[in-house]
Amino acid sequence: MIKVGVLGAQGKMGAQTCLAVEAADGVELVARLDLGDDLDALTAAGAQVVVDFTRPEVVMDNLGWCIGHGINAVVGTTGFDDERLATLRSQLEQSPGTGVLIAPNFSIGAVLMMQFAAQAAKYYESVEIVELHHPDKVDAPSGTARRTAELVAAARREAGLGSSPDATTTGLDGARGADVDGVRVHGIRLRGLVAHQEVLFGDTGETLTIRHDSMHRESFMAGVLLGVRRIVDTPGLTVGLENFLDVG
Ligand SMILES: NC(=O)C1=CN([C@@H]2O[C@H](COP(=O)(O)OP(=O)(O)OC[C@H]3O[C@@H](n4cnc5c(N)ncnc54)[C@H](OP(=O)(O)O)[C@@H]3O)[C@@H](O)[C@H]2O)C=CC1
Ligand SMILES: O=C(O)C1=N[C@H](C(=O)O)C[C@H](O)C1
Repeated sequence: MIKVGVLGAQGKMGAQTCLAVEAADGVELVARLDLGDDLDALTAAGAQVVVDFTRPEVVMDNLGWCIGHGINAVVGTTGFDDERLATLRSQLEQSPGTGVLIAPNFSIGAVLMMQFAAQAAKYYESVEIVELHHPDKVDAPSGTARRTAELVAAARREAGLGSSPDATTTGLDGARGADVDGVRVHGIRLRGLVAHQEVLFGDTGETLTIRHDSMHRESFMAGVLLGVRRIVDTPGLTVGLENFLDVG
């Protein structure tokens, strides 16, 4: 039985995670913590894995604490850049045997969407990403969109392609979205949505659209549970759930 603690347990994803862990075989929910709770409750409860769905501004402190106490972590919280990943790698070197999974998206379909987009990238002159989320989301663009843009940009670089063509010379700030690694990312926030993304490719006479929709937060739970079960045997830093699937 893997003992699991949840950070951000009263949040939208944390609450869903608590339900999923309670209902799953081979895992046991031993701690639910939220803002202001003492992390020592994790060691007191014997947590072997912490699932973090908190906020980009607090997640690094949470992970520093977990790694320092030899507790594995499965992280859905967004906000990871190369600098943060480098910090985690060096912290993990001091705690051999401890594992951290950073997953920009736990939904299997979203992982496939990212993989398919990376595969398609080298064949198209133009690419743009549209991410669509509920209006209570704290960050923009989404972690998934950032990761998709990075994967697409890497594939384009490898194929010798530059940025998408864009002849805009005048306009309003923001009208062309954010530039992530040379890929334009557009964010929509709309009541009624959960988490959705389109990756649009274009070339002469054709377009290809790869779209994924999470209609409910349950869509992330199979991935979270997979992460919990695998991270106990996967020391060091793992970025992306695809590493625990056979689609990477
Ligand atoms: N990887 C993935 O598949 C997914 C990732 N996410 C990401 O997960 C994160 C959380 O999303 P969501 O659940 O919607 O957000 P919520 O705002 O609903 O939940 C965040 C929770 O974390 C709590 N919290 C804040 N600071 C701390 C702290 N220091 N320690 C413990 N808990 C804390 C908040 O408490 P309070 O409200 O009191 O501040 C709140 O209960 C976001 O970064 C989001 O992008 C979301 C969906 C899927
Ligand atoms: O905040 C959310 O809701 C989501 N956050 C993640 C992200 O930023 O990519 C994953 C998913 O899109 C839902």
